[in-house]
Amino acid sequence: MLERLIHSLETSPVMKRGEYNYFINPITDGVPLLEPALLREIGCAMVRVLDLKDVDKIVVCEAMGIHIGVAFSMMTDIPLVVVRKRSYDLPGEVAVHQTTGYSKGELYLNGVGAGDRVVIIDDVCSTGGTLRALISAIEQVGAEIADICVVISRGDEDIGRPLKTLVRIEVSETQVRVVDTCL
Ligand SMILES: O=P(O)(O)OC[C@H]1O[C@H](OP(=O)(O)OP(=O)(O)O)[C@H](O)[C@@H]1O
Ligand SMILES: Nc1nc2[nH]cnc2c(=O)[nH]1
Repeated sequence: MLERLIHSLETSPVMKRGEYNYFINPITDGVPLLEPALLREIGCAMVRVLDLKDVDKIVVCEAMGIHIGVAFSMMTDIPLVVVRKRSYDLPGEVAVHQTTGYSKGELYLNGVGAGDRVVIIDDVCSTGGTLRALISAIEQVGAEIADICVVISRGDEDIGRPLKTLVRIEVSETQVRVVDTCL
């Protein structure tokens, strides 16, 4: 059931960001164009694989978690929290450091508190730096993480918790290869 995603990945261009082989895809970049059918395919797959029992909130990270989170929130009727890259200085805001294969920065979590039960979803896991930062922020506020799912994994990083992945890929200097799918 992931035919559209597999096709879009296997036709993705790859560019260099420093030494990092960065693939460009509608789900992970929003360019050149995100087809509604691809977004629906991913939303349906996530509904099938995620454990949503008693989940209060969906947590995603700015920017490329947002469209996936919006689709998923509208399909499940579970509210959405967006972890932002700028501070709002609201009471209870938690700041954590994010490192990826090509960038560093701060992430700011608002809207999740002790006793909440959340799922984390994101577009891609590569070094795992973003997911580790999100997990740390959620643990700091005392919320429970029910499940974590990314659309694409391109590494084999340990994030300290079970991670569900719709498709696993390998990225060379010139192309993306899908090596496994969850459905
Ligand atoms: O596993 P990692 O090495 O952490 O990489 C994964 C993260 O990289 C991208 O975010 P990025 O910070 O580039 O920002 P964007 O979503 O704003 O493009 C992507 O959306 C993931 O959140
Ligand atoms: N689009 C895109 N996002 C990423 N986030 C982490 N790695 C990548 C990548 O190679 N491509």
